[in-house]
Amino acid sequence: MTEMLVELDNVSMAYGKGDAAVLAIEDVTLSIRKGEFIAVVGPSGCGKSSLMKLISGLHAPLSGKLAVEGKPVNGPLKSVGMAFQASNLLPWRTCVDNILLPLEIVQPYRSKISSNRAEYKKKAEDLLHSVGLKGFTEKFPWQLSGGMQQRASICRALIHEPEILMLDEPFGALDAFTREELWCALRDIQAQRQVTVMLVTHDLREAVFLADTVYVMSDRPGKVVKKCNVNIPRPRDLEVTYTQEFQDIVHELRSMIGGKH
Ligand SMILES: Nc1ncnc2c1ncn2[C@@H]1O[C@H](COP(=O)(O)OP(=O)(O)OP(=O)(O)O)[C@@H](O)[C@H]1O
Repeated sequence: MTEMLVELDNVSMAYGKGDAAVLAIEDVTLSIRKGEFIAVVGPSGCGKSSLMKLISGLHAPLSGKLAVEGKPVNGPLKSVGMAFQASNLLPWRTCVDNILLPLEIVQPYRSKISSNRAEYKKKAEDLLHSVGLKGFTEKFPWQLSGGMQQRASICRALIHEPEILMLDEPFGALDAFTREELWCALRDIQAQRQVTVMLVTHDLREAVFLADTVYVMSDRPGKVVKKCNVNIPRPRDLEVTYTQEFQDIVHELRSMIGGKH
């Protein structure tokens, strides 16, 4: 039987209370398999980031059931790693010391960081090497390009071996060529580590290239209006983006989002 990592059953979520409440998500039902790569797309303000906050336990549901690893979510989960559009690397720390940051915060690593620092540093360096940053481990963020900073930020999100990697527009600020390079880096990381990924993006090509399943959300309050299984075989190379099959899926998703405007 397929193991479900995340299960949302008719979940709604609001910001604020009473008359001032803003309903961000309404009656969302979806599940994410262990090792699945899902992408969430939809118009601006439809609740994509809110869905991420819900699943990571940063915001409680208004109604419905939400479980991760079979347990109800009652607060921030440490089995989640997150990366955003801005890399948010600390400028006074080297690349490797930025990657080590979560281990200084998350247990059980935090209690062992002083005695295990050398081992943890090696792990951080290995991660950086795996995303093509060999030779940059001791550089400061301002000595790296934007794409390199995003690679490092994904490493930081993975260092504590989370079950779920949550990525909110991680490549949104990058140029098209760098973005496609990072798609491949992320594809490889996910294939090697079999981590479950939830990617929020405005880029439909990015969603279709990377994901097993793409969810389209409606305007606020966000509902899932379409679940699209991307059955393009893996491993996927960038050439796949020029195929009719790929373009048909992108067009179908575009029509779901663009149709209302
Ligand atoms: N802290 C907040 N307080 C009140 N309303 C909020 C808050 N955060 C988000 N919202 C509202 O909830 C809705 C969903 O926001 P969310 O950031 O999840 O959308 P999004 O799909 O990620 O948007 P974008 O694509 O523009 O990043 C928006 O209409 C937004 O105005």
